[in-house]
Amino acid sequence: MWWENFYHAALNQLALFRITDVIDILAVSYLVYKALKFIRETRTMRLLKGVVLLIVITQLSYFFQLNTLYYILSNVLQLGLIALLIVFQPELRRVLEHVGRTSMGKWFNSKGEFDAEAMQMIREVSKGAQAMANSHTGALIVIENEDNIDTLISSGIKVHAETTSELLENIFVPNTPLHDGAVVIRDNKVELATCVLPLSQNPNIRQELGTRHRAGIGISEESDAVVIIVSEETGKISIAYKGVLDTGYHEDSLRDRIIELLNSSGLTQNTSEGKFSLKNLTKRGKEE
Ligand SMILES: Nc1ncnc2c1ncn2[C@@H]1O[C@H](COP(=O)(O)OP(=O)(O)OP(=O)(O)O)[C@@H](O)[C@H]1O
Repeated sequence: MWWENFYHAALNQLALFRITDVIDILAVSYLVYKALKFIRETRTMRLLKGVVLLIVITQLSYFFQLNTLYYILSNVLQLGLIALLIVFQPELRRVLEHVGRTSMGKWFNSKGEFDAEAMQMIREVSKGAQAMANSHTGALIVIENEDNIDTLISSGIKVHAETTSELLENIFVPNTPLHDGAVVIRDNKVELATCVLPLSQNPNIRQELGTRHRAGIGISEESDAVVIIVSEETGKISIAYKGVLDTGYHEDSLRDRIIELLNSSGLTQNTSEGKFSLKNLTKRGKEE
């Protein structure tokens, strides 16, 4: 009977199975998962489709013996591989930085608790954003997360000051020297102002959104920064994170959402020890 043969063959294979095979399978699964996640979260997706198409056409040209086409395409593929490494250097660096990261993440102290200074910074940002929304003052605030964004921004003026709602409101007063561009918050400080950010090239962004929102979405596509945008026109507060724009926040909901995003970015690299519920975090913040 065929199934008996199958059964014996399966048993024989199982007998050969070693613990190292399990480790091997788990390691490959993890790498495939990480690669797929990387492709989904970065601008690699569109490019990957192009590369797959190129490979298919190259193989077809080989199969049908279209020699000149095959010669050109196979050479393009070889050169393309080197070009890809250069074009995706920032993303690859990001991945390697993530691989080497073992700590709880920058938002947590040595006891694994969400940092009190970070909580204070988030409160000030939320308060400032609400005040600017009320007065229809346009603002763009980038909270640098685990990824260093130096290579993504240009022409920033160093501020390096305590983050307070008053300072943020002052920076974004129209027609003052620092109001144009984005503020970058690094290590809980207002580190830079007037930064120029990369504009998103996503064709699906709503037409009515201008360059402030596109710049906010742009930097969030290329890093894990949490970006707060206050619209001068509508007075609405939005958050851009990982290329997605969410609108309609108010001071409290903004604060909760920023905490949630920074908390979750820490958790992606950490054990469950670092897990705090949003409710607890917000409560802790109020009590401090
Ligand atoms: N690449 C960029 N990086 C940082 N800030 C930028 C960039 N491009 C534009 N901005 C900021 O956005 C402002 C222009 O905003 P614009 O009105 O075009 O955008 P918007 O998304 O419609 O915003 P709003 O709703 O506030 O009008 C500029 O004055 C500048 O401060």
